Amino acid sequence: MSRTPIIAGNWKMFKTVSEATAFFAEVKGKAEVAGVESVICAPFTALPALVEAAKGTTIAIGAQNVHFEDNGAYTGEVSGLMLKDLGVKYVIIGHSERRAYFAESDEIVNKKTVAAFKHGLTPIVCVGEKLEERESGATKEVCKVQTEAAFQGLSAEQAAEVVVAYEPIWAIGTGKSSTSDDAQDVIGYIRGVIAGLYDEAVAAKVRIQYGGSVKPNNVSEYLGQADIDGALVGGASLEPASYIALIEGAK
Ligand SMILES: O=C[C@H](O)COP(=O)(O)O
Repeated sequence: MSRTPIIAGNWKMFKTVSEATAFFAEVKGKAEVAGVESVICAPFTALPALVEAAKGTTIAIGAQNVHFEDNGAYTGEVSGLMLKDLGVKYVIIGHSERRAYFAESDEIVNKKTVAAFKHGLTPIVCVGEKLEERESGATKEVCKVQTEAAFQGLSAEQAAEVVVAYEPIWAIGTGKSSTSDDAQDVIGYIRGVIAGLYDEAVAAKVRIQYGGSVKPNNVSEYLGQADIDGALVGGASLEPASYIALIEGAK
């Protein structure tokens, strides 16, 4: 089963609209590599300009969050209906920063995942353990619980479309990356969890990324592992040359 590698930059809370459009002008063409899917997940404010700039290119634009309702009295929130209307394709759901700083529970992650599909958005669902969970040997159990919760209520067709990002929290922005063998071990396990929820055929279609201090110099090592289909990249996705190198490294 061949899965198209997917490299997604998660800009987090970085870049004004003008910085985002300048970035895009630099990567256009160069970050479009046959056989690799390139995604940029930007702050809400930069999405309209990026969607416009990305027209006619193969670079997909994603958001970093979505509310699970379509409309309502939810001050400060943005719905899947609104993102779809903008022309956004992907949305990151359940990033560890949102789980930690914005109290996003497994239940909320699931509601957001269901809402993404309702509006034709592809969710990039993040799972991963904290340092103390790793040290106590709970990594796989934590990933199992988070994965099973996120997929609840999804049809087999929807499940096959989900992109999962395994991000050990202790490796995010720290320069301490998981070894590729270790990431493979956990990601292979997550694929098994999905097979348990559906079947082997569905699990074989799901793309699972590694995230956590991925850089141009280590991306190919991760992608060389059997079950790792891409990367969700924070810091190294912010500079055009580095972003292009990540895409090149995923070939
Ligand atoms: O979403 C991306 C991850 O949080 C990884 O961030 P990082 O590449 O800066 O470690």
